[in-house]
Amino acid sequence: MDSESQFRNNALKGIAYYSYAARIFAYLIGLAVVITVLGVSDDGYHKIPIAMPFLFIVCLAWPHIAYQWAKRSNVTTKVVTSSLLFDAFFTGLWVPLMSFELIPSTVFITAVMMNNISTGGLKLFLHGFIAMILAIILSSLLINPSFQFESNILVILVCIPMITIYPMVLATINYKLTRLLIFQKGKLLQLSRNDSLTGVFSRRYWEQRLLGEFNRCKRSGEKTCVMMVDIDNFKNINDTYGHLVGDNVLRQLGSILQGLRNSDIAGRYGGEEFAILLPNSDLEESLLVAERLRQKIEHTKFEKVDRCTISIGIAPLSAQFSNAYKWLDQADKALYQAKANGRNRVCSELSQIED
Ligand SMILES: Nc1nc2c(ncn2[C@@H]2O[C@H](COP(=O)(O)OP(=O)(O)OP(=O)(O)O)[C@@H](O)[C@H]2O)c(=O)[nH]1
Repeated sequence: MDSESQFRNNALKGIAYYSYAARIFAYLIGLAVVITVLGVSDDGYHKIPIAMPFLFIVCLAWPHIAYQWAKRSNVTTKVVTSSLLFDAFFTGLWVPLMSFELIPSTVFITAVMMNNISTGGLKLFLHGFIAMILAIILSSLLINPSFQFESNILVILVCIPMITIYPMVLATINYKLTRLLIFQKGKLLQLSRNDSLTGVFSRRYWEQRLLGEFNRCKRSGEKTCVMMVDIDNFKNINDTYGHLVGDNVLRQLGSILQGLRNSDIAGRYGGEEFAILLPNSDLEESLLVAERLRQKIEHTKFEKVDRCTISIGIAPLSAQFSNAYKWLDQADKALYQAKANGRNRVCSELSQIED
């Protein structure tokens, strides 16, 4: 599953989880309301004997079934929307059973529709509405209901928690979901921006920053440098100690690069190649930063690896570069020079700059 669908699935699982408590609450109050309506009517319970066990089974079991269904399913979207359609259908069944009493029927229908709109917008509202109308027709055909629009005061009292508490429960769920979505969005952004092994920026995101910094510094005239960093003889490390040890070296180097100045922008450019933008730094400062970095890596204890060194190529931004990639290419040439001169060194071949 890609990260976007995982993000979507997690959000839907969140909806299912938070809806669980709300559904239990709504069905228990709903059960109390229907029992009260039938209890205060003259022939309520006797008129439709099969309805009572069915009512109890649905109200007590359905919230748990809906939750387990969503929890175990891989197609959470379908399950969450289907469950809400079942809610609408069950609600439609109760309306004729309550002799179409206006207050409890309106309260039930509004609660279900509120839920449908907050989860699936107008589309789910319409589908839920159709499911409810079908259920009202079906239930009317089965029980041949009487019509009694007014309600006993007891029925109105039992409806009060549904009118007052249920909207608050829904608002709380929406609040929690909004927080969950904000958190997951942040995670998704981090996943798309950062290299999963080393923690520094991914090549794609780093290149966006390169273009941004190139344009910004060209406009403002700010001194900026870009450097390319490459681990020396990394193939040997992999061949001698194995890929996992190699990965560990990359991870450790990544965390060292993340520890540079806050304004520095480090990214993984390729396998064992990193690129760093040093805003607000002229060549002299950048050479110092690079030399400190080179020495730090040379003296760092990497797990199992006796010695690991890096080569660095630096290019300061200059008016000669017509685009960001020519600037980066200059740093790459300097890196090549550092490798050719014996590795474990910093190079900046200003004399070789050409556009
Ligand atoms: N462990 C590990 N190795 C990687 C990864 N990405 C690339 N490599 C390895 O990095 C090595 C790069 O080798 P080369 O391009 O020959 O470079 P080098 O051995 O560092 O030699 P110089 O750059 O010339 O000093 C290859 O063996 C790749 O398989 C990774 O994510 N993990």
